[in-house]
Amino acid sequence: MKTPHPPLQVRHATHPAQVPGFDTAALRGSYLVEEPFTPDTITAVLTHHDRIVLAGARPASGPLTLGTWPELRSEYFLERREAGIVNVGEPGTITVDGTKYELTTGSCLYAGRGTREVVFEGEGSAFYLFSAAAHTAYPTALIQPGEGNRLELGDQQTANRRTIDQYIHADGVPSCQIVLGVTTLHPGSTWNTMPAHTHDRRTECYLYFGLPESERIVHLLGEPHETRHLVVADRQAVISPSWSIHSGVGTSAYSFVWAMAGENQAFADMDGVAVQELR
Ligand SMILES: O=C(O)C(=O)C[C@H](O)C(=O)CO
Ligand SMILES: [Zn+2]
Repeated sequence: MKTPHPPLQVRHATHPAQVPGFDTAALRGSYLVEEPFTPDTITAVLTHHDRIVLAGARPASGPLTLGTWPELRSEYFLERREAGIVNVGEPGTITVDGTKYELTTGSCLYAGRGTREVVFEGEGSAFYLFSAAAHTAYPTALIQPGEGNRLELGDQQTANRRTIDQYIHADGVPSCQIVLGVTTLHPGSTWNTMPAHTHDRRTECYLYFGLPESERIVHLLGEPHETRHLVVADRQAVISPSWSIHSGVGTSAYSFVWAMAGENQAFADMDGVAVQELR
């Protein structure tokens, strides 16, 4: 390891039949990443659902270099992986193999397989990294809010008016597995991804941000006929296995990074669930 980051937290894959027996602590321990950001270090969680790694880098008092972890058996983190990185803090920079990129809040950098050095800088910045295994190298790409494919969804009448920016996807920044973007709720809207859906071909993770410190999001997970909830604070992440819905309602508006990896990259490949079918 090049930089002494804390140990990798390993989360084993779970079966949907386990969910009804989970109490609050077990649900949170399995699916919630409570502290992805710690000043002056890089924390990382490996879920065995599609071998995704979620990491947070907060270079509060100086540059932070991405290291690797012994469990990955790699010389450097992106030796056999790719990553989508979104700045959920104040503007900052990422230097990728000697080239510096400026990331405003909500912008995204793709770093492909074979990228050796990734350095994070910016006192108030907070970089969220979503990584998956990669079979080939795609070029580094920077994408700013509004530059990707933009979808306007929902309605103020149902409190779910939101803007979806698709960054890394089949018709945007190319990748091996990752599909990633940012959704922003309009003021007064609080529901995301309702009606809910699953996609048995991909695991999806959400990192909520832009939520006031005093507010919370009630995030729904589990199979559609057996749902549970997590109460989530700003800058916390949720892992949703392929069999799980992933939808939430906030006590205020917010944004979130949604990111997926798995069998395909078809954003529209969703198995929708009508509101009346949820249990
Ligand atoms: O607000 C939404 O709806 C979303 O952002 C949905 C996610 O993009 C998603 O679940 C993609 O599969
Ligand atoms: Zn989804």
